Amino acid sequence: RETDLPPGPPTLPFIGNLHVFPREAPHHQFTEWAKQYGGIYSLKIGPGTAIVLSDPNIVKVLLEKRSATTSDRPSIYIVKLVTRGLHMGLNRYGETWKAMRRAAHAILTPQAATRQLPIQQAEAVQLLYDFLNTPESFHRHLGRYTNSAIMSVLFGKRSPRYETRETSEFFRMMHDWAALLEPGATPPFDLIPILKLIPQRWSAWKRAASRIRVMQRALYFGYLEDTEKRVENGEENGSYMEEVLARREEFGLDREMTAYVGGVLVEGASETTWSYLNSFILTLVAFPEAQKKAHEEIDRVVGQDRLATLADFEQLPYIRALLFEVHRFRPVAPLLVPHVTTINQRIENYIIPKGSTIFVNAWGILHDPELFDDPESFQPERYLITENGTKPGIDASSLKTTLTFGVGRRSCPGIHLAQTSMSIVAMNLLWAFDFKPALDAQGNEIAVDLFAYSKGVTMAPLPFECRITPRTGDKAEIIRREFLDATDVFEKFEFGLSADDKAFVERFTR
Ligand code: HEM
Repeated sequence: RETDLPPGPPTLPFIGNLHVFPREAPHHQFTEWAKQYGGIYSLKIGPGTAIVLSDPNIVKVLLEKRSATTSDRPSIYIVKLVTRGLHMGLNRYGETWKAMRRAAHAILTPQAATRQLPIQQAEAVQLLYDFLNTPESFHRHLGRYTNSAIMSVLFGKRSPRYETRETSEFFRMMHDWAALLEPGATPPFDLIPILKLIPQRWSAWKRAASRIRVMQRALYFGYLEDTEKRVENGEENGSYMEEVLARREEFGLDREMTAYVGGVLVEGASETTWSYLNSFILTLVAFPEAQKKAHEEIDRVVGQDRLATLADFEQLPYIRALLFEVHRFRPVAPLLVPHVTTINQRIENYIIPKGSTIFVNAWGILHDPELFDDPESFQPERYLITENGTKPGIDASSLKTTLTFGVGRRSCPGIHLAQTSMSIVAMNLLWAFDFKPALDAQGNEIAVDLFAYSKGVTMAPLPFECRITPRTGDKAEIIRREFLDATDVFEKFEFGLSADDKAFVERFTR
C-alpha cells in the first residue's frame, strides 16, 4: 500500500487485499473495516486501489463537490462485451454517457412524473386488484407492476400480466445479466487482461455475454420500434421515449444510443423499485406497531371511501417517515454503484490516485450508531424528530435522505419517478390491506426473516410468505370498481397484446 493512501487491512504481495475481499454482501465486511480503519480507508486489489467511504462529510466533499472528477465508472470487460459502451449506468464518464444522461434528465423531471400520474395510479390499482385476487403471488404482482409502470411511462406500452412477453422476457434477460455481473461470476479479466484472449468456444462467460447481448438488443430495439410505429399511426400517448425520439438530434443520440437510453432506464427502474416494495411489505409484516400507526394515519386522512392519491402524501407524515426508514433499514444498493476518480484527489492528509474505485458505504453510514439511535431497530419516528433521521443535536447536515439514490453526477436520474410511484403504491397498499405473518400447519405465525436477502450488488428480500387480506369488504369493492374504471386509461397503453393478454384484459372489461 502506497504511503499516501488511507489506511486499510494488511496486504499480501502482488494481490494486495484480494484474498480478503468479500464475495458476498460486501457491505457487511466494509462496515466492519470502517469500525477499525475509519470513515475513509483503502483496499488494494492487485495493483489497483479501492477507497471505501463511510463518512457523510467525506462523501459530500469527494462525490458531490468534486463530482466533475469523481463520476467515472470502473472499466469492466464483461460490460463492454455485452453493451459495447452504451450502458448509461455502467459507462465510463465521457461524451456518450453525457448525451444519454442529458436525454434522461430532460424526460425525467418532477413535472414529467406528475404528467404521468394517471397511468401510474391505474397501474397501482391493478396491483391492488391482483393482491386482492391472488395475494399469495404478491411477489410476482410487484414485478409485473414495476415493469409495466416504467414501460408505460417510457415506451407507452403496458403489460397486463407478468407473462406478457415484454415483461417475462425482460426479467429473464435481467436474471442472466445480473448473474454475469456478480463479483466472481467471471474470471478476473480486468486484473489479468490476457484472459480476454480465451476464445469464445472455450469460455462459457463469453458465450453467456453474447447470448445476453442478443436478448438485450432484441428487447431494447423492439421497444423503440413499437414506439415509432405507434407515433407513425398517430397513437401518441405522451410516453417519454416519444419525446426522446423527437429530440434525438438535439440530444446527440444515434439510433443505438436511443434504444439503450430507454432500455437502461427500464433496467434501472424495474428491479430497484421491485426490491424496495418487497422490503416495504417485509417490514410491515415484521413490525405490526408501525403498520398500525400507518393504518391509523391513512384512515384519518383518506378515509374509507376512496383510494389515496399523490395529493394526500403531504398530509401523511408518518407514512413518509416509514418510507424513509425502509430505505435506511434495507437500502436497495447498500454500496450504491462504484465511482472512479479521474484525477489524483487530495483529501484529509491522503492522496487518492487517479483511477481509484470509490465505494460509498451507504449501509455503513445508515447503520452507524454515532449517527442513528439504535440503528438496527426499525423506527420510522426518527424521521419525524430530525429531517434526515439522525440523532437530535449532532451535526449530520451532509447526510441527505436521498443517499440511497446516489451522489453527484451519477446519482439516480429516476428518483422523482421512483418516489412518485412508490408513494402511490405504499399509500394504497396500506389503505387496502393488512399484512400479517404466514401461518404454519398448527396455525402459529411464522416470523419473517429480516436478514434473508440476496447477497449481490443490490439487495432484495428472498421470496417470503405472508398473509395479505383486505381491511374491509367495502375496500375490496372499491378496488374492483376502480379497476374497471381504469380501463379507459389502460386502453391508451395496450398495443400488440398477445391472444392470452387480450383474453385476460377482456375477461375484466366485458
Ligand atoms: C427504489 C428505486 C431506486 C433506487 C433505490 C435507485 C438507486 C440508484 C443508485 C444507488 C444509483 C447509483 C448512483 C451513484 O452511482 O451514485 C442509481 C443509478 C441509476 N438509476 Fe436508479 N434507483 C431507483 C429507481 C430508478 C428508476 C425508477 C430509474 C429510471 C426511471 C432509475 C435509473 C437509473 C439509472 C439510469 C442510473 C445510472 C445513472 C448513471 O450512472 O449515470 N433508477 N440508482
